[in-house]
Amino acid sequence: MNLQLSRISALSAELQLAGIDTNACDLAQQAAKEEWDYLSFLEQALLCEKRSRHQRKQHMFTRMAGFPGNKTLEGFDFSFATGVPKKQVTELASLSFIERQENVVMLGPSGVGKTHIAIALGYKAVQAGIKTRFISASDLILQLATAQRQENYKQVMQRSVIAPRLLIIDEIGYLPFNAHEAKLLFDVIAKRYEKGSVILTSNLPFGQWGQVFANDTALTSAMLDRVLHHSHILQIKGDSYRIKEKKQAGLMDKPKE
Ligand SMILES: Nc1ncnc2c1ncn2[C@@H]1O[C@H](COP(=O)(O)OP(=O)(O)OP(=O)(O)O)[C@@H](O)[C@H]1O
Repeated sequence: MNLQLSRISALSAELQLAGIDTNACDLAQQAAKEEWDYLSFLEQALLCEKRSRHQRKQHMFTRMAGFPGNKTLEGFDFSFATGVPKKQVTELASLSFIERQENVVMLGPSGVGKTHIAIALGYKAVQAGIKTRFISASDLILQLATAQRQENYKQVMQRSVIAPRLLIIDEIGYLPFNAHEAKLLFDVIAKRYEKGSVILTSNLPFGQWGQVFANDTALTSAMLDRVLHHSHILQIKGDSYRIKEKKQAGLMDKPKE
């Protein structure tokens, strides 16, 4: 590396301009080739830094979001999932519901793509530079209960529940909560109410949510009241995609003629 480049590198490190550091040589070559004037060079260098910061932010937010897999809307087969309201999903993909602090609730049987769509929306959000957190309902409750025992509830609540602009809580309904756990989830919903969007997925219709929350009717309706005020409900019908894949792989019995 020549001396000037090492000085640029040192200055970039000091001023936290990693994008300029990485691209200095390419930018200089392009500038010479295309005969940029000085101001154009400066503008391109700053744009390069801006792009590189945005990419770093996207990577960091994707890592921090805790998505359990890499799912996108482009990878979602709407022709199989005829029970998915495509228009509603496409509208949600514009992410304006996050700007308006609205919630999304996806209801439907197992394997119809609720989690897939939730991750895909979350992924779009992180690409747009929106801090997002994905967590299953049971992991969230476990995390908060542990934080209470370790006396750092406030910090965990702030970091995991309040800080993300989009919070995705997956799989409400598979595991029932006791009265204390139900209160913890209520606290999450109450803290986010009208402050930040939540996406919830569940295999149970709202009428059966009471069973999940220790049959506490008052708490369940207070929670639903907050969730459903300013919300988009996606009622998803259809067959499980997992079973379709198994059928295709010949792992399921064909129905007898
Ligand atoms: N229409 C689809 N196109 C492509 N992949 C799909 C589709 N629907 C579901 N899948 C895939 O099938 C698997 C199960 O889907 P997913 O986990 O989203 O279902 P779910 O409705 O959340 O089910 P559960 O309630 O059991 O968690 C995932 O790997 C998902 O990517």
